[in-house]
Amino acid sequence: MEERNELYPVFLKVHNLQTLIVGGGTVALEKLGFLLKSSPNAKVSLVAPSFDSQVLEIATQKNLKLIHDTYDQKYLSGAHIVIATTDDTEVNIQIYKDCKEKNILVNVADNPPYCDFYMGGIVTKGNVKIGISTNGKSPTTAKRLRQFFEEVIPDDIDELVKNLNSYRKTIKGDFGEKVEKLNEFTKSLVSKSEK
Ligand SMILES: C[C@@]1(CC(=O)O)c2cc3[nH]c(cc4nc(cc5[nH]c(cc(n2)[C@H]1CCC(=O)O)[C@@](C)(CC(=O)O)[C@@H]5CCC(=O)O)C(CC(=O)O)=C4CCC(=O)O)c(CCC(=O)O)c3CC(=O)O
Ligand SMILES: NC(=O)C1=CN([C@@H]2O[C@H](COP(=O)(O)OP(=O)(O)OC[C@H]3O[C@@H](n4cnc5c(N)ncnc54)[C@H](O)[C@@H]3O)[C@@H](O)[C@H]2O)C=CC1
Repeated sequence: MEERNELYPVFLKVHNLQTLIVGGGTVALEKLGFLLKSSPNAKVSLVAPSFDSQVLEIATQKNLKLIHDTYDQKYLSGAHIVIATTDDTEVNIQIYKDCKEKNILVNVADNPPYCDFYMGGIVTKGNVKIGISTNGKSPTTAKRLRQFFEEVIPDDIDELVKNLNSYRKTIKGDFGEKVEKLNEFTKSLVSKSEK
C-alpha cells in the first residue's frame, strides 16, 4: 500500500499556551527561531544550564523566561507544549516520558519516534498560513516546499481574504445560499471549472 501522511494539522494559538524549550543550544535556537517567526507572540520559556548567545539575545528582546538549570520534572508545571533539544539523549527521553505521564504534548527535536507532533514548514501571507509536513521523512523537502510556496502564493492573497470576509458579511440568505455565492465568486481561483 502506498504510504500516506496521517498527521492532523492544527493551528495552535501559541500566544495563549505555554511552550517550554529544554536546552539552549543550536537546535533550541533553530526551533525557537521558527516558532517566533510564525508566532511572534508565542509564550515561551527555556531551561538549560547554559544558553547560546543568540538564544539569550532573542530571549531578552522578547522578554522570555529563562531558567538557568539542568532539566527537572518540576519545570514542566504549567507547560502545554514541550520541545526537548538537549544534547543528552537520555535526558531528552526522560523529558518525553515525563510529558507522557502528564499528558503534555512533546517534541524531541529531530527524533521522530519521540514526537507527539512535528514542527512543519510554514508559509505565512497575511491571514493565510500553510503548514507543510513530509511525515517526518524529509525535513529538507519540507523546507524546499516552504520556499516554493512562498514564491508562488501571491503577496496580495490577503486582499482576497479580506475582501471575501467583507463580502461574506453582505450576503443575505441562509447558510446554503451563502456558500453557493462564495463558491461562485471564487471559482476562477481554481483553473479547472470544478465547483
Ligand atoms: C520529524 C521532524 C521532527 C521535528 O523536529 O519536529 C524533523 C526531524 C529531523 N530533522 C533533521 C534535520 C534537518 N531538519 C531541517 C529543517 C527542518 N526540520 C523541520 C521539521 C522536522 N524535522 C520534523 C519533520 C517535518 C516533516 O514532517 O517534514 C522543519 C520543517 C521545521 C522546524 O524545524 O521547525 C525545518 C525546515 C523549516 C524551514 O526552513 O521552513 C534540515 C534542513 C536544513 O536545515 O536545511 C535538516 C538537515 C537536513 C536533513 O537531515 O534532512 C533530522 C536529521 C538529524 C540528524 O542528522 O541526525 C531529523 C531526524 C530524522 O529525520 O530522523
Ligand atoms: N546542531 C544540529 O544541527 C543538529 C543536532 N542534532 C542533535 O541534537 C542535539 C542538540 O544539538 P545542539 O543544539 O547542536 O547542541 P548544543 O550543544 O548546541 O546545545 C545543547 C544544549 O543542551 C543543554 N543541556 C545539556 N544538558 C541539559 C540538561 N540536562 N537539561 C537542560 N539542558 C541541557 C546545554 O546547556 C545546551 O544549551 C544533539 O544530540 C545533536 O546531536 C541533530 C541534528 C542536527
